[in-house]
Amino acid sequence: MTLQEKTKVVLLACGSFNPITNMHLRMFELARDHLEDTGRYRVVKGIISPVGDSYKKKGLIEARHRLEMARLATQNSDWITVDDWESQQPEWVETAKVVRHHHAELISSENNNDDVDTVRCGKRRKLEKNKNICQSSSYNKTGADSPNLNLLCGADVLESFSVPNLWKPEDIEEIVGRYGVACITRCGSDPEKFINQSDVLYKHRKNIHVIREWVTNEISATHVRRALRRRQSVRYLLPDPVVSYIDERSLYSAESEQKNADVILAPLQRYTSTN
Ligand SMILES: Nc1ncnc2c1ncn2[C@@H]1O[C@H](COP(=O)(O)OP(=O)(O)OP(=O)(O)O)[C@@H](O)[C@H]1O
Ligand SMILES: NC(=O)c1ccc[n+]([C@@H]2O[C@H](COP(=O)(O)O)[C@@H](O)[C@H]2O)c1
Repeated sequence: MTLQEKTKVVLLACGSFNPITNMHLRMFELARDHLEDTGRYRVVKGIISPVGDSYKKKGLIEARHRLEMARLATQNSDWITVDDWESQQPEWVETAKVVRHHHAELISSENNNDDVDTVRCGKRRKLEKNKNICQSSSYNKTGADSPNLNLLCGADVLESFSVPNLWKPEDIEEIVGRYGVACITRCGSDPEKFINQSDVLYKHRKNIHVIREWVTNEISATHVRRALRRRQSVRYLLPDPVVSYIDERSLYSAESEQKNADVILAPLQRYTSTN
C-alpha cells in the first residue's frame, strides 16, 4: 500500500488532563506506532481536548490552567495540538458531541482544501519540515480520501461505558460505530474481555484498536496531584515546563482537591435527572 492509499487518522483525546502527564503524551505515540505498523493508516494529527469546568469532577482545577499546561507539554511536538473548543462551552459537552465537532472541522478543512494537519495548530512551518505530513497535506488537496477521527483513550474510559447513567447508549454506538476508538491498556484492565462482553462493542470490534502498553505504567493525574499535596517531587512524571507552571502558582493543594467534592459529576446529573 502506498503512502497515498493509506487512510489518514486523526487521534482525539478527551479528558480532564488535571494535570497533563507524560503518560497522556505517550498514549499518542503508542497509538501512532500501533496504527502505522498495520501498514493501513497514516496518523496525521493528535488533538488534546481538555474537559470544561462544568464537568464538575472532584479536584478539577480551572480549564485555563489545564489548557496552558497541555500547551506547554506539547510545544515541541510537531503533530499533537491542544484545542479549547470543548472547555469553552458553557455546559459540559458529551464526548460524542466533541468527536462530532472535530470530525465536522476536519471535513470542512478538507472541503476548503486546507491542510488537515496544520489548519488549526499554527505550526505550519514546523510541520512542513516533516516529510510524511507534507506528503499527506498535498494529498488532502486532491480530496481523494477523508480522514478518520478516532477517540484516543485509556481502557478505563472504555470500561466506564458500562457505568449506569454515565454514557447514553446512542453516544457509545456513535463513537465506536461511526468514528472508532484507539484504546491503551492500563494496569488491571482487560479491554478485549470487556469488548467481548459488550454487544455494542463486539458489534463494532473492528473499529476498536486495542493498544498494549507493555511497559506497564500507572502514571495517573490522581497520583500526581497526591504527590503535589504531599510536597513530593513530580519531576519526570510531567514535562519540566508543566512542573514549573504548577510550582509557580501552587496549583494543587488539599484545598483544590476539595473542589466539586459535594457536586455530582455532570453526566450523572444529566442522565439521572432525565430518567
Ligand atoms: N497510565 C495511563 N495509561 C493509559 N491511559 C491513561 C493513563 N493515564 C491516563 N490515561 C488516559 O488519558 C485520558 C485522559 O485522562 P484523564 O486526565 O481524564 O484521566 P487520568 O489521568 O486517569 O486522570 P485522573 O487520575 O484525574 O482520573 C483518558 O482516556 C485516560 O484513560
Ligand atoms: N457521556 C459522556 O459523554 C461521558 C461520560 C463520562 C466521561 N466522559 C468524558 O470522558 C473523559 C474522561 O473523564 P475522566 O477524567 O472522568 O476519566 C472526559 O473528557 C469526559 O467528558 C464522557
